[in-house]
Amino acid sequence: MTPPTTGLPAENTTDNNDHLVQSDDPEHPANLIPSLCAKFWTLGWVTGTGGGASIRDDDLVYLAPSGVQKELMKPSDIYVLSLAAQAQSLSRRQRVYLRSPPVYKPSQCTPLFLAAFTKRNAGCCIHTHSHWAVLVTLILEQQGSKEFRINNIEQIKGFGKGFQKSGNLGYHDTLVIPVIENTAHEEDLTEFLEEAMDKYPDTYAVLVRRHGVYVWGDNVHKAKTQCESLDYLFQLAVEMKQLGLPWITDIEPTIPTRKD
Ligand SMILES: CSC[C@@H](O)[C@@H](O)C(=O)COP(=O)(O)O
Ligand SMILES: [Zn+2]
Repeated sequence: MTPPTTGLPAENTTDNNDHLVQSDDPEHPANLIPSLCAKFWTLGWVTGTGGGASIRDDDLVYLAPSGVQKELMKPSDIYVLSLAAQAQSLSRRQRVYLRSPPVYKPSQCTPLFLAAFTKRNAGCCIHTHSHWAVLVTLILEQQGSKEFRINNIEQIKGFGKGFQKSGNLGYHDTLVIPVIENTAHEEDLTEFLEEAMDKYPDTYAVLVRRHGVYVWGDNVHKAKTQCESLDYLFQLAVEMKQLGLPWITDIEPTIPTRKD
């Protein structure tokens, strides 16, 4: 089968840079994307080829192929793209891959992952099709709302305060996650994801109605733990809704008094 076009000049295409995805280090992005996706599959986050994850290491972005069982990927299936080369590309839709696997197309989520890397300097971006994320968008749709808001739940402390801010949200802070409408083609979500990032500069996630969620972080650890915290909160929110409990409460911060 003919390899997909790399977008590089002909003289550069002879070397497929396979060394970029070959490492004995389990923390190498080409090893980590398959191992993370295998874990995410057990959570129902990347089932039936949907969802995925991408990692940025400085200028290099590691990406999965499209339409593959994400839990069965191998390091040799991974694409590698240079952000600097991509920035110089004349067309935003034409991607410049340093390394391509021989038989696949790159993930349709690629431009959305790139938005997290270029607009937020993220080190990792995760896309899930979690039931809980989708259910939250359905509940919000009934309410005519384009924001998920929750406060006074301990797990909110699992989120950073925002882009270029240090520290995490507090128990009494309100976590706000914007919702964008789904589009027929994943790539077409990009402009709406970018708009949401501009409107909510401190968010680390964007929900996609009837589809799932994109979550990013400064590094793999932060993206993974924020995605886990969010999924926990989405599940909790759905169950709170079933019990008729509100997501926002006005519990005031209390200063504990010491009894000596
Ligand atoms: C079950 S198909 C889902 C895709 O259309 C898309 O939403 C997705 O999340 C994965 O796209 P992919 O191109 O396979 O990485
Ligand atoms: Zn998707």
